[in-house]
Amino acid sequence: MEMQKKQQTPEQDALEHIVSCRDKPFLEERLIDSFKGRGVFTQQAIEPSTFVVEYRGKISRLKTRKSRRKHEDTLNNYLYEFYWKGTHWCIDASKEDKTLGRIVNDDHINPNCEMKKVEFEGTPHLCLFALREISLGEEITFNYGTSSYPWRSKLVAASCSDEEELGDPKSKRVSDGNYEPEQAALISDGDYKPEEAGSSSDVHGSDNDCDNKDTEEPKAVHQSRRNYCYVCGKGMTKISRHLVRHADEEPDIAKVLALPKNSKERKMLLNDLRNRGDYKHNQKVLKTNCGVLKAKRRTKTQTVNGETHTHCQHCKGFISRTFMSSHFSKCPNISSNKAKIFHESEKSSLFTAPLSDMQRIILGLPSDETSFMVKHDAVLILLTQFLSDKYDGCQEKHEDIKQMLRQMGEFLLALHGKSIFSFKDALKPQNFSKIVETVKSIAGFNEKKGRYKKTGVALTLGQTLKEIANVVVSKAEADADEEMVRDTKTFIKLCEEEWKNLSFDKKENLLSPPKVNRPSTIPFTQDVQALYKCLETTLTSAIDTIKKYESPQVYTALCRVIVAQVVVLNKGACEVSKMTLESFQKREDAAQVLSKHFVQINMPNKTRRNVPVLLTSKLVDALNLLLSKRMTCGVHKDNGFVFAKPDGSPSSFLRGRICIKLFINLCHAKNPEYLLSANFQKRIVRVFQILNLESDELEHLAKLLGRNICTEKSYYRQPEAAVELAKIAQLLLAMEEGSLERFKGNSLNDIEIEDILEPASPKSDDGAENERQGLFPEWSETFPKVLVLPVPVPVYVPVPMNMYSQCTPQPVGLPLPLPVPLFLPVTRDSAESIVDTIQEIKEKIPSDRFE
Ligand SMILES: C[S@@+](CC[C@H](N)C(=O)[O-])C[C@H]1O[C@@H](n2cnc3c(N)ncnc32)[C@H](O)[C@@H]1O
Repeated sequence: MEMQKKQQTPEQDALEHIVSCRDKPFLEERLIDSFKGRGVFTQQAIEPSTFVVEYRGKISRLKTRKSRRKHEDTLNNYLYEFYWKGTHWCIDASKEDKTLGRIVNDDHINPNCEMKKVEFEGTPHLCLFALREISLGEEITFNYGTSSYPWRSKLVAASCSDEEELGDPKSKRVSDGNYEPEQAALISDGDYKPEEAGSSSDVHGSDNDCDNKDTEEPKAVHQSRRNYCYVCGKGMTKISRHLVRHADEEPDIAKVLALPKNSKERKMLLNDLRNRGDYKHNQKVLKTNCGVLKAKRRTKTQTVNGETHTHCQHCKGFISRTFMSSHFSKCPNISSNKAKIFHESEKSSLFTAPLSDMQRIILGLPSDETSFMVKHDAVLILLTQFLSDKYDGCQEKHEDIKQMLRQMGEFLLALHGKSIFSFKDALKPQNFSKIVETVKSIAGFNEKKGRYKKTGVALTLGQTLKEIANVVVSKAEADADEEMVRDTKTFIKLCEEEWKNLSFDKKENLLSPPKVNRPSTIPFTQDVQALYKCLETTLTSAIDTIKKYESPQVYTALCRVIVAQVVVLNKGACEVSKMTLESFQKREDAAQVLSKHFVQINMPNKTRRNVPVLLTSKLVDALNLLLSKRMTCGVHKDNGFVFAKPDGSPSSFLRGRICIKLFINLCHAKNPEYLLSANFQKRIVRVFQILNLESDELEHLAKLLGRNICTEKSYYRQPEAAVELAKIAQLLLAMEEGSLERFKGNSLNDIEIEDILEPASPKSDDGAENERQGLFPEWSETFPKVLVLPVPVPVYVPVPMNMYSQCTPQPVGLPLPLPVPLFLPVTRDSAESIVDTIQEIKEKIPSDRFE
């Protein structure tokens, strides 16, 4: 039975799924028959009132009005028309997008779900909620409305015998389609009673309590009686009999079945297969927090959950933590001494060591499937130990270590598909080809072109694998395990060979420019506008939502959009993400208010220098709202980061580059990959700064540029303004790079916009650098300067004291009449040339421009 997460209402659950755009993992699409088509089925029982699935699609507001009497919600041909707050809306789900809500079928007699509207970010979302308990294997249905749908008239014709084909008595109801028997069999939930009844199991494992009643344990105990099939995922009371069905498709099963009945080997291998299925099932339950866990040993009293139990990394059985040590001594899969070095290290590090940095890192990982992989892999534990020793007492490194561990946890999860379940196995030379295949799939290797889409990811993975192998070699050397030393050293050599080729690919990429069509400047600028609009609307609605619902999900949605907004206004996503409460609160004390619209915050970076972060006043308000909801939404009281996650951890924070990536993918940009590229980030920052200027400020900027351009702020959000926006951004960039000379004597009209964006710099072309440093690379060789261009000159350049003598003219405070609030964080080299070029611009602007 699906359990609601603690304290989470069905509506909050719906919001969480709306935000993440995901369907519940236990729902699946199945073909029913040629008449009804596909439908959605649950692989797990669902409690009444639970949120089940969202009907997603393209939403639009319709202008047509119907009489009040006809204000009825109806679904026709994937178009769901409905009324919300007095307005007529339509969700068009005709696009095949793999989401499940759109293929839920109609049942007007005994539907198990009802459609409700959930408001998120100012728009209605259609969500199905369970009307009653929905049994495992049942089809999800709801009432489409009162129209005379053609299939409803066929009801009477449906025969009862068709019903029997459905297999699951709980899902039986009046059939509403012309079922074809062999297709109808596809939707059987798999508990094939005739075959199971009265049969005895091949395996008499301690946990395999056969029970013909086929019922789950009482709720209080929360443990499953069934074993789960690793092939189809079904829960069965007699798994060994069930596996016979898959013998043709699964060589592992065929191999076991060929062994003599009751032989020791057969029992052991069957036990492995059973554990494999239970492990897969448990991972799903732990990930989704829905469903019942299957423990290796059932107890009448003990509750089974992720805290009381853990998987043995050797046999994959779900074992009580209390009995883990004694399990190790008899686990059939721990046979050699080689395995024991890991098991010893696991025992000592996980169960007996005093609270150390290493344990703090491990305990600080969020509780999800990825972290689960990390926590239960002996090699990753060893790596954590190594890294925490290496950075002894250096708390700032903890987040980086956690990130690396999670990347490796995800890698391990991906390896499961290749039957590798631990790093111990992953580092075996015979598995090296599987490692390379997995890296290729994660980093998007294009076989035809023979190159990676994400070279940086491939390089990072290769580098980390090598580091892990080195740690293992040291440990094995200390333990005098020669075989392990030899194997792992071979693995390192293979890595070097493989990744040497990768750097060669990288060079090839740089030498031969990519043949793909490159975007012209205008579409790129339009994409930036699209991103701007997306962030603006999301921020507004996230603010509205958090005022209504205070939940960790809604808090995260608001936090995510704020951090993304701050990142696009500034360079250096990594720095921005780590903004502290202290630096945010000090913004006024430090007299950093630079204009009525922008606020500067000084944040110390790695070298303890202050890095300016610009915020609009709207963002400051949003941040204040966010901060006021920290406690109620689950942020740890000691978490000092402004963008703290509501996960109860004192040191977690949302990462700017991940958040911005999300919005880039959401904003319907034509070329999202270019927005993601480090090569264009300067342009993004400039365009965003322009878009955030108020009309009067834009006017000053226009004057400065010698052109009476349209200065309505909203104008720049329109696609037509893309040309001007691109030109202004280009001028500002040229100014910053000291190459403004080439525009001398030209008005804005005369400036030619390059059709093609500048070629990528070698550093960022293939994204390798970008990937390693984050989406927006660190602002490494910059120093904290903010240049305010006043109209007219002179120039105000606040720089650290020791730099004053290098600036001409020296800072003189804000001059009259008004500063143009355009803040150009500049590099050391370009500071002086900017000052010169401003002088040139000034000479170019006719004096009558200044009223
Ligand atoms: C939103 S779609 C549902 C998914 C659809 N079954 C599919 O395979 O894509 C609606 C269509 O499904 C079919 N349908 C829905 N409920 C049905 C039912 N109870 N019996 C027969 N067909 C049904 C009708 O063809 C209807 O136009």
